[in-house]
Amino acid sequence: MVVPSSISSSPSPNERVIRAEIPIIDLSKKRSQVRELIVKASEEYGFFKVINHGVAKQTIEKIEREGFDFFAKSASEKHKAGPPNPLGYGIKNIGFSGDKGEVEYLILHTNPQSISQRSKSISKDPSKFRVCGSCAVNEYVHAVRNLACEILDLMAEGLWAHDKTVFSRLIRDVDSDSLIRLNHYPSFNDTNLDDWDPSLPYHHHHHHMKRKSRIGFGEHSDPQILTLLRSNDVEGLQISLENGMWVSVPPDSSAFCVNIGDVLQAMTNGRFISARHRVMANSAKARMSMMYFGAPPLHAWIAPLQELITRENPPLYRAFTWCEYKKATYSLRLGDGRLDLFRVHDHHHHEHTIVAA
Ligand SMILES: C=C1C[C@]23C[C@@]1(O)CC[C@H]2[C@@]12CC[C@H](O)[C@@](C)(C(=O)O1)[C@H]2[C@@H]3C(=O)O
Ligand SMILES: O=C(O)CCC(=O)C(=O)O
Ligand SMILES: [Fe+2]
Repeated sequence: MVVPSSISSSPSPNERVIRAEIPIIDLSKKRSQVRELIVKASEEYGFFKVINHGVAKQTIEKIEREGFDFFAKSASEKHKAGPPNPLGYGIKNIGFSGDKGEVEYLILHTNPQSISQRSKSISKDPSKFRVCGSCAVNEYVHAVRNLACEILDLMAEGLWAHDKTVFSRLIRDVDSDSLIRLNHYPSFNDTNLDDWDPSLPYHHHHHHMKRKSRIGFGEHSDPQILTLLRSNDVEGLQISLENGMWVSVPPDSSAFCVNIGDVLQAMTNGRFISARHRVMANSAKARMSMMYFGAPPLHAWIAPLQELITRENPPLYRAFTWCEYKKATYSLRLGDGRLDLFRVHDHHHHEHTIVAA
Protein backbone atom coordinates (compact mmCIF):
# COMPACT_ATOMS: atom_id res chain seq x y z
CA MET A 1 0.00 0.00 0.00
CA VAL A 2 1.22 3.47 -0.85
CA VAL A 3 0.91 6.00 1.95
CA PRO A 4 1.62 9.52 0.67
CA SER A 5 3.30 11.70 3.21
CA SER A 6 5.07 15.02 3.13
CA ILE A 7 6.39 15.06 6.66
CA SER A 8 8.08 11.68 6.93
CA SER A 9 11.44 13.06 5.88
CA SER A 10 11.56 15.98 8.32
CA PRO A 11 14.82 15.86 10.26
CA SER A 12 14.48 15.61 14.01
CA PRO A 13 15.27 19.01 15.57
CA ASN A 14 18.20 17.83 17.66
CA GLU A 15 19.93 15.55 15.20
CA ARG A 16 23.59 16.32 14.74
CA VAL A 17 25.09 17.80 11.62
CA ILE A 18 28.85 18.12 11.58
CA ARG A 19 31.49 19.49 9.21
CA ALA A 20 33.83 16.51 8.97
CA GLU A 21 36.59 16.20 6.42
CA ILE A 22 35.30 14.71 3.22
CA PRO A 23 38.06 13.18 1.10
CA ILE A 24 39.16 15.44 -1.78
CA ILE A 25 41.07 13.49 -4.40
CA ASP A 26 43.33 15.23 -6.92
CA LEU A 27 43.07 13.22 -10.13
CA SER A 28 46.26 14.78 -11.52
CA LYS A 29 48.40 12.98 -8.92
CA LYS A 30 50.19 9.65 -9.45
CA ARG A 31 47.81 6.92 -10.65
CA SER A 32 48.93 4.33 -8.08
CA GLN A 33 48.26 6.83 -5.29
CA VAL A 34 44.96 8.04 -6.69
CA ARG A 35 43.48 4.54 -6.99
CA GLU A 36 44.34 3.75 -3.38
CA LEU A 37 42.73 6.95 -2.12
CA ILE A 38 39.63 6.25 -4.20
CA VAL A 39 39.27 2.71 -2.84
CA LYS A 40 39.75 3.93 0.74
CA ALA A 41 37.14 6.70 0.39
CA SER A 42 34.68 4.31 -1.31
CA GLU A 43 35.03 1.84 1.57
CA GLU A 44 34.82 4.40 4.36
CA TYR A 45 32.27 6.89 3.05
CA GLY A 46 31.01 5.76 -0.34
CA PHE A 47 31.52 9.41 -1.16
CA PHE A 48 34.39 11.75 -2.13
CA LYS A 49 35.18 14.84 -4.16
CA VAL A 50 37.44 14.96 -7.19
CA ILE A 51 39.44 17.97 -8.39
CA ASN A 52 41.53 18.42 -11.55
CA HIS A 53 38.97 16.16 -13.17
CA GLY A 54 39.50 17.40 -16.73
CA VAL A 55 35.89 18.38 -17.51
CA ALA A 56 36.16 21.73 -19.31
CA LYS A 57 34.75 24.78 -17.54
CA GLN A 58 32.88 25.78 -20.70
CA THR A 59 31.15 22.41 -20.96
CA ILE A 60 29.85 22.90 -17.42
CA GLU A 61 28.89 26.55 -17.92
CA LYS A 62 26.88 25.79 -21.07
CA ILE A 63 24.62 23.19 -19.49
CA GLU A 64 24.35 25.25 -16.31
CA ARG A 65 23.10 28.24 -18.32
CA GLU A 66 20.55 26.05 -20.15
CA GLY A 67 19.43 24.70 -16.77
CA PHE A 68 18.95 28.13 -15.17
CA ASP A 69 17.12 29.37 -18.29
CA PHE A 70 14.81 26.39 -18.15
CA PHE A 71 13.92 26.77 -14.45
CA ALA A 72 13.37 30.53 -14.94
CA LYS A 73 10.48 29.82 -17.34
CA SER A 74 6.84 30.10 -16.31
CA ALA A 75 5.23 27.14 -14.57
CA SER A 76 2.99 26.43 -17.56
CA GLU A 77 5.99 26.33 -19.90
CA LYS A 78 7.87 23.96 -17.62
CA HIS A 79 4.89 21.67 -17.19
CA LYS A 80 4.97 21.06 -20.95
CA ALA A 81 8.04 18.89 -20.23
CA GLY A 82 6.14 16.95 -17.54
CA PRO A 83 4.83 15.09 -15.67
CA PRO A 84 7.88 12.90 -15.07
CA ASN A 85 7.22 9.36 -16.31
CA PRO A 86 9.93 9.11 -14.75
CA LEU A 87 11.78 11.23 -17.37
CA GLY A 88 10.81 14.90 -17.76
CA TYR A 89 9.97 17.88 -15.57
CA GLY A 90 8.65 17.46 -12.04
CA ILE A 91 8.03 19.69 -9.06
CA LYS A 92 7.78 18.76 -5.36
CA ASN A 93 6.72 15.16 -6.08
CA ILE A 94 9.61 12.71 -6.25
CA GLY A 95 8.94 9.29 -7.80
CA PHE A 96 5.54 7.58 -7.68
CA SER A 97 5.25 6.64 -4.01
CA GLY A 98 4.32 9.93 -2.35
CA ASP A 99 7.77 11.37 -1.61
CA LYS A 100 7.97 15.15 -1.62
CA GLY A 101 10.66 17.82 -1.38
CA GLU A 102 11.31 21.51 -1.93
CA VAL A 103 12.69 20.92 -5.40
CA GLU A 104 11.87 21.07 -9.07
CA TYR A 105 13.80 18.97 -11.55
CA LEU A 106 14.36 17.71 -15.04
CA ILE A 107 15.37 14.09 -15.68
CA LEU A 108 16.77 13.11 -19.08
CA HIS A 109 18.05 9.85 -20.50
CA THR A 110 21.66 10.15 -21.72
CA ASN A 111 21.12 8.68 -25.14
CA PRO A 112 21.20 11.46 -27.76
CA GLN A 113 17.88 10.52 -29.45
CA SER A 114 16.05 10.74 -26.15
CA ILE A 115 17.61 14.15 -25.39
CA SER A 116 16.62 15.65 -28.74
CA GLN A 117 13.07 14.20 -28.37
CA ARG A 118 12.72 15.83 -24.95
CA SER A 119 14.23 19.15 -25.95
CA LYS A 120 11.26 19.79 -28.24
CA SER A 121 9.13 20.36 -25.16
CA ILE A 122 11.65 22.15 -22.96
CA SER A 123 12.12 25.47 -24.68
CA LYS A 124 9.96 28.47 -25.61
CA ASP A 125 11.62 28.42 -28.98
CA PRO A 126 11.81 24.66 -29.60
CA SER A 127 14.28 24.96 -32.46
CA LYS A 128 16.63 26.92 -30.17
CA PHE A 129 16.69 24.36 -27.38
CA ARG A 130 17.04 21.60 -29.95
CA VAL A 131 20.22 23.20 -31.19
CA CYS A 132 21.70 24.71 -27.99
CA GLY A 133 20.00 22.69 -25.27
CA SER A 134 20.54 19.24 -26.61
CA CYS A 135 24.10 19.86 -27.75
CA ALA A 136 24.97 21.36 -24.34
CA VAL A 137 23.53 18.22 -22.72
CA ASN A 138 25.27 15.86 -25.16
CA GLU A 139 28.62 17.57 -24.67
CA TYR A 140 28.21 17.39 -20.89
CA VAL A 141 27.14 13.73 -21.00
CA HIS A 142 30.17 12.86 -23.11
CA ALA A 143 32.54 14.59 -20.65
CA VAL A 144 31.05 13.22 -17.41
CA ARG A 145 30.73 9.71 -18.83
CA ASN A 146 34.45 9.74 -19.61
CA LEU A 147 35.22 10.98 -16.10
CA ALA A 148 32.97 8.31 -14.57
CA CYS A 149 34.69 5.60 -16.65
CA GLU A 150 38.11 6.85 -15.59
CA ILE A 151 37.10 6.69 -11.91
CA LEU A 152 35.54 3.23 -12.35
CA ASP A 153 38.75 1.94 -14.00
CA LEU A 154 40.80 3.32 -11.09
CA MET A 155 38.44 1.51 -8.71
CA ALA A 156 38.78 -1.79 -10.59
CA GLU A 157 42.58 -1.43 -10.54
CA GLY A 158 42.58 -0.53 -6.86
CA LEU A 159 40.48 -3.63 -6.11
CA TRP A 160 42.86 -5.81 -8.22
CA ALA A 161 40.03 -6.94 -10.47
CA HIS A 162 41.19 -9.15 -13.39
CA ASP A 163 39.17 -7.12 -15.86
CA LYS A 164 39.99 -3.44 -15.42
CA THR A 165 36.90 -2.40 -17.38
CA VAL A 166 34.45 -4.60 -15.49
CA PHE A 167 32.57 -1.52 -14.15
CA SER A 168 33.16 1.09 -16.85
CA ARG A 169 32.01 -1.07 -19.77
CA LEU A 170 28.50 -1.17 -18.25
CA ILE A 171 28.12 2.59 -18.64
CA ARG A 172 30.05 2.76 -21.96
CA ASP A 173 27.55 0.32 -23.48
CA VAL A 174 25.32 2.03 -26.08
CA ASP A 175 22.32 0.57 -24.26
CA SER A 176 23.37 1.94 -20.87
CA ASP A 177 20.38 3.24 -18.90
CA SER A 178 22.29 6.28 -17.52
CA LEU A 179 20.44 9.50 -16.65
CA ILE A 180 21.09 13.21 -16.29
CA ARG A 181 19.16 15.05 -13.63
CA LEU A 182 19.01 18.79 -12.93
CA ASN A 183 17.62 19.76 -9.53
CA HIS A 184 16.62 23.33 -8.71
CA TYR A 185 16.05 24.22 -5.06
CA PRO A 186 14.24 27.52 -4.50
CA SER A 187 15.88 30.18 -2.37
CA PHE A 188 14.61 30.42 1.15
CA ASN A 189 13.05 33.63 2.32
CA ASP A 190 10.35 34.39 4.85
CA THR A 191 7.75 35.17 2.21
CA ASN A 192 7.82 31.87 0.38
CA LEU A 193 7.11 29.86 3.51
CA ASP A 194 4.05 28.22 1.97
CA ASP A 195 3.80 25.67 4.76
CA TRP A 196 3.82 28.45 7.36
CA ASP A 197 0.63 28.31 9.42
CA PRO A 198 -0.62 31.90 9.86
CA SER A 199 -3.03 30.87 12.63
CA LEU A 200 -0.09 30.10 14.91
CA PRO A 201 1.22 33.01 16.96
CA TYR A 202 4.57 34.30 15.79
CA HIS A 203 7.20 32.49 17.73
CA HIS A 204 10.83 33.06 17.03
CA HIS A 205 11.91 29.57 18.06
CA HIS A 206 9.36 27.88 15.83
CA HIS A 207 10.29 30.17 12.99
CA HIS A 208 13.97 29.49 13.49
CA MET A 209 13.41 25.73 13.39
CA LYS A 210 11.51 25.94 10.13
CA ARG A 211 14.38 27.94 8.65
CA LYS A 212 16.85 25.18 9.32
CA SER A 213 14.80 22.15 8.46
CA ARG A 214 13.42 22.52 4.97
CA ILE A 215 14.09 19.27 3.13
CA GLY A 216 14.94 19.72 -0.55
CA PHE A 217 15.54 16.04 -1.36
CA GLY A 218 15.01 13.39 1.33
CA GLU A 219 17.51 10.81 2.57
CA HIS A 220 18.30 8.00 0.12
CA SER A 221 21.02 6.08 -1.66
CA ASP A 222 21.35 6.21 -5.45
CA PRO A 223 20.40 2.91 -7.10
CA GLN A 224 22.86 3.04 -10.05
CA ILE A 225 26.60 2.28 -10.29
CA LEU A 226 28.11 5.71 -9.71
CA THR A 227 26.80 9.28 -9.49
CA LEU A 228 28.78 12.37 -10.48
CA LEU A 229 27.24 15.43 -8.86
CA ARG A 230 28.10 19.09 -9.09
CA SER A 231 26.26 22.23 -8.03
CA ASN A 232 26.57 25.97 -8.02
CA ASP A 233 28.24 27.47 -4.94
CA VAL A 234 25.24 26.96 -2.63
CA GLU A 235 25.28 24.57 0.31
CA GLY A 236 22.64 21.96 1.11
CA LEU A 237 24.09 18.52 0.35
CA GLN A 238 24.69 16.26 3.36
CA ILE A 239 25.89 12.70 3.64
CA SER A 240 25.04 10.24 6.36
CA LEU A 241 27.72 8.43 8.34
CA GLU A 242 27.24 4.93 9.72
CA ASN A 243 27.00 6.35 13.28
CA GLY A 244 23.89 8.32 12.30
CA MET A 245 25.58 11.72 12.03
CA TRP A 246 25.09 13.98 9.02
CA VAL A 247 28.03 15.68 7.35
CA SER A 248 27.52 18.90 5.39
CA VAL A 249 29.39 18.86 2.11
CA PRO A 250 30.88 22.32 1.50
CA PRO A 251 29.80 23.53 -1.95
CA ASP A 252 32.49 23.77 -4.62
CA SER A 253 31.32 24.48 -8.16
CA SER A 254 34.65 23.42 -9.64
CA ALA A 255 34.68 19.93 -8.09
CA PHE A 256 32.62 16.81 -8.75
CA CYS A 257 31.17 14.78 -5.92
CA VAL A 258 31.36 11.04 -6.52
CA ASN A 259 28.72 8.88 -4.93
CA ILE A 260 28.79 5.05 -4.89
CA GLY A 261 25.43 3.59 -5.96
CA ASP A 262 23.68 0.39 -4.85
CA VAL A 263 24.83 -1.58 -7.92
CA LEU A 264 28.50 -0.91 -7.13
CA GLN A 265 27.93 -1.93 -3.51
CA ALA A 266 26.54 -5.24 -4.81
CA MET A 267 29.35 -5.75 -7.38
CA THR A 268 32.03 -5.11 -4.73
CA ASN A 269 30.21 -7.53 -2.41
CA GLY A 270 29.67 -4.77 0.14
CA ARG A 271 33.27 -3.49 0.19
CA PHE A 272 32.16 -0.14 -1.23
CA ILE A 273 29.12 1.43 0.41
CA SER A 274 26.39 3.31 -1.36
CA ALA A 275 26.32 6.53 0.64
CA ARG A 276 23.01 7.80 1.99
CA HIS A 277 22.61 11.50 1.34
CA ARG A 278 20.00 14.28 1.33
CA VAL A 279 19.68 17.95 0.43
CA MET A 280 18.46 20.73 2.73
CA ALA A 281 16.91 23.78 1.06
CA ASN A 282 17.50 26.59 3.55
CA SER A 283 19.81 28.87 1.62
CA ALA A 284 19.01 32.47 0.68
CA LYS A 285 20.31 31.62 -2.80
CA ALA A 286 18.72 29.11 -5.17
CA ARG A 287 20.74 25.91 -5.56
CA MET A 288 21.07 24.06 -8.84
CA SER A 289 22.73 20.67 -9.01
CA MET A 290 23.41 18.37 -11.94
CA MET A 291 23.74 14.65 -11.52
CA TYR A 292 24.98 12.02 -13.94
CA PHE A 293 23.73 8.60 -12.82
CA GLY A 294 25.87 5.93 -14.51
CA ALA A 295 23.71 2.83 -14.96
CA PRO A 296 24.02 -0.57 -16.70
CA PRO A 297 21.91 -1.62 -19.71
CA LEU A 298 18.49 -2.91 -18.60
CA HIS A 299 19.34 -6.57 -19.27
CA ALA A 300 22.85 -6.57 -17.79
CA TRP A 301 23.43 -9.04 -14.95
CA ILE A 302 24.79 -7.64 -11.70
CA ALA A 303 26.61 -9.92 -9.26
CA PRO A 304 29.50 -9.67 -6.77
CA LEU A 305 32.91 -9.93 -8.52
CA GLN A 306 34.49 -13.39 -8.23
CA GLU A 307 37.76 -11.78 -7.04
CA LEU A 308 36.00 -10.37 -4.00
CA ILE A 309 34.46 -13.67 -2.90
CA THR A 310 36.37 -15.84 -0.46
CA ARG A 311 35.52 -18.34 2.27
CA GLU A 312 35.51 -15.46 4.76
CA ASN A 313 33.57 -13.23 2.38
CA PRO A 314 30.78 -15.30 0.82
CA PRO A 315 28.50 -13.52 -1.67
CA LEU A 316 26.23 -11.05 0.14
CA TYR A 317 23.90 -10.48 -2.82
CA ARG A 318 22.27 -12.74 -5.40
CA ALA A 319 22.63 -11.97 -9.11
CA PHE A 320 19.98 -9.66 -10.57
CA THR A 321 19.41 -7.65 -13.72
CA TRP A 322 19.37 -3.85 -13.65
CA CYS A 323 15.83 -4.06 -14.99
CA GLU A 324 14.76 -6.08 -11.97
CA TYR A 325 16.55 -3.70 -9.61
CA LYS A 326 15.00 -0.65 -11.23
CA LYS A 327 11.52 -2.14 -10.90
CA ALA A 328 12.10 -2.68 -7.19
CA THR A 329 13.43 0.89 -6.86
CA TYR A 330 10.37 2.49 -8.40
CA SER A 331 7.97 0.39 -6.35
CA LEU A 332 9.57 1.61 -3.11
CA ARG A 333 9.90 4.87 -1.20
CA LEU A 334 12.87 7.17 -1.71
CA GLY A 335 14.50 6.29 1.64
CA ASP A 336 13.91 2.53 1.51
CA GLY A 337 16.89 0.15 1.60
CA ARG A 338 16.22 -1.68 -1.69
CA LEU A 339 19.49 -3.61 -1.72
CA ASP A 340 18.25 -5.60 1.29
CA LEU A 341 15.75 -7.33 -1.01
CA PHE A 342 18.67 -8.87 -2.91
CA ARG A 343 20.71 -10.06 0.08
CA VAL A 344 21.60 -13.72 0.26
CA HIS A 345 20.52 -15.41 3.44
CA ASP A 346 23.03 -17.56 5.19
CA HIS A 347 21.41 -21.00 4.70
CA HIS A 348 24.03 -22.87 6.65
CA HIS A 349 23.64 -20.62 9.65
CA HIS A 350 19.85 -20.78 9.34
CA GLU A 351 19.73 -24.62 9.30
CA HIS A 352 22.05 -24.70 12.23
CA THR A 353 19.75 -22.44 14.22
CA ILE A 354 16.74 -24.64 13.46
CA VAL A 355 18.58 -27.80 14.51
CA ALA A 356 19.80 -26.13 17.67
CA ALA A 357 16.26 -24.97 18.51
C1 LIG B 1 10.90 7.86 -4.91
C2 LIG B 1 11.65 7.55 -5.93
C3 LIG B 1 12.30 8.56 -6.86
C4 LIG B 1 13.41 7.75 -7.49
C5 LIG B 1 12.68 6.44 -7.70
C6 LIG B 1 12.08 6.18 -6.32
O1 LIG B 1 11.02 5.26 -6.30
C7 LIG B 1 13.22 5.70 -5.39
C8 LIG B 1 14.60 6.19 -5.87
C9 LIG B 1 14.59 7.60 -6.46
C10 LIG B 1 15.87 7.91 -7.23
C11 LIG B 1 16.99 8.49 -6.38
C12 LIG B 1 18.22 8.72 -7.25
C13 LIG B 1 17.88 9.40 -8.59
O2 LIG B 1 17.61 10.77 -8.37
C14 LIG B 1 16.64 8.72 -9.25
C15 LIG B 1 16.42 9.27 -10.68
C16 LIG B 1 16.80 7.25 -9.22
O3 LIG B 1 17.22 6.52 -10.08
O4 LIG B 1 16.34 6.76 -8.01
C17 LIG B 1 15.46 8.88 -8.32
C18 LIG B 1 14.08 8.33 -8.76
C19 LIG B 1 13.26 9.42 -9.46
O5 LIG B 1 13.23 10.56 -9.00
O6 LIG B 1 12.64 9.10 -10.49
O1 LIG C 1 20.53 17.80 -5.73
C1 LIG C 1 21.48 17.22 -5.18
O2 LIG C 1 22.51 17.80 -4.83
C2 LIG C 1 21.39 15.74 -4.89
C3 LIG C 1 20.10 15.14 -5.38
C4 LIG C 1 20.11 13.67 -5.32
O3 LIG C 1 20.66 13.09 -4.42
C5 LIG C 1 19.46 12.91 -6.40
O4 LIG C 1 18.84 13.53 -7.29
O5 LIG C 1 19.56 11.68 -6.37
FE1 LIG D 1 20.91 11.01 -4.85
